[in-house]
Amino acid sequence: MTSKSRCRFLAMLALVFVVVMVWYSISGEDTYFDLFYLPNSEKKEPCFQGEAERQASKIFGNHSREQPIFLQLKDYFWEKIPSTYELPFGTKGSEDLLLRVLAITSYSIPESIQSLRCRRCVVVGNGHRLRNSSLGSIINKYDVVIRLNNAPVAGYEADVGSKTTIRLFYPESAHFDPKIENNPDTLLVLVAFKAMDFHWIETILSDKKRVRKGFWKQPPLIWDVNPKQIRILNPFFMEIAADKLLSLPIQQSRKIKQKPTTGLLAITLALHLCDLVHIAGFGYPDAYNKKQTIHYYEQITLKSMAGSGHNVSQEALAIKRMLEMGAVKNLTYF
Ligand SMILES: CC(=O)N[C@H]1[C@H]([C@H](O)[C@H](O)CO)O[C@](OP(=O)(O)OC[C@H]2O[C@@H](n3ccc(N)nc3=O)[C@H](O)[C@@H]2O)(C(=O)O)C[C@@H]1O
Ligand SMILES: CC(=O)N[C@@H]1[C@@H](O)[C@H](O[C@@H]2O[C@H](CO)[C@H](O)[C@H](O)[C@H]2O)[C@@H](CO)O[C@H]1O
Repeated sequence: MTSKSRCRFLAMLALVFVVVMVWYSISGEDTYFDLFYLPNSEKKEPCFQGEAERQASKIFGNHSREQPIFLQLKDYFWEKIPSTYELPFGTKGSEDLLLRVLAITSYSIPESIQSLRCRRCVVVGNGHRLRNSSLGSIINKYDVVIRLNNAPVAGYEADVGSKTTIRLFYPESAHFDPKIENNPDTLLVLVAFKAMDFHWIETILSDKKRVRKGFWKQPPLIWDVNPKQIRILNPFFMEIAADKLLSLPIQQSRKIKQKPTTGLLAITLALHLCDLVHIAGFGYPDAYNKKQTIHYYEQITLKSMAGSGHNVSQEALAIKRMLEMGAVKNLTYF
């Protein structure tokens, strides 16, 4: 090869490299780092920008992306957008309490999530099938790990990982020692079911007089958290999970109080926050399986859920549908 043709060959090679890099960045495909820099064991799932959004619009309609993930003070203070439904599907009637809560908490999506070109998320359900799964190191590799209620990580790291980016909770499901089971920067996202849930968070954060009445299980009375970590989930996600995934009536009579589980709500949220959504630890035993424990961390059975207002077989169908259409992928079996 003459030096001139060698130069031409090298220039061509450089051009091809640049074109490939530009293509990856334009297409939103986030794997070129993996292809070029990361050793095999570190490889992440390919992530396609906007993929979850495309899937979510098929399930929830085109406009659900316009909704803020967390409630913001300005929407209740300046603009006062009226809500159609009461809790847990809307904020109608709870505006005054909410104003006080939003004044002492925050609504931003942290820069660490905001700055990601492609958000890989995993929603970790509390199901028994995580036990002995050895999924811990795989779960820790996702950009965003969403956990639920008081599900522990301490002592279960090998199966469920140790990273918690977001934790959904309500007063009765809040872990009494949030520092042990979360990271210092974990977002603690309140899912409100009743006005008392707003009142509880206000009394905790502003150290006001605690109220015992109105909870079905005793919530923490002292809760060592930074108000900057707290967010209030937009009840819109509860509404669309109930309506679009479970076809539940939104305006319910006082007697029937059906609602999605926190896990199904978290999948709905992830489809709006993320680009890729994987799930793990979802799935209940069959109804006849009366002795099978349901959690990876404690021995309780389906019986404990009687009266909870959840239809687990209907939810299983909804999750199956999302798996079949490729909206989510499951790391455990279903
Ligand atoms: C007694 C009772 O009310 N139990 C409810 C508990 C309880 O309040 C909390 O654990 C706090 O103690 O919370 C729930 O749920 P729980 O905290 O059990 O589980 C969180 C979510 O994981 C998914 N899951 C769980 C177990 C299992 N075998 N398969 C699953 O798919 C579900 O999506 C579930 O939502 C809840 O908030 O939804 C629903 C449960 O009904
Ligand atoms: C009116 C009332 O407080 N009902 C309680 C339900 O909300 C509660 O269900 C529980 O309510 C939670 C919200 O507070 C979550 O939705 C959870 O998934 C669900 O299991 C059950 C628990 O056994 O007790 C009733 O008295």
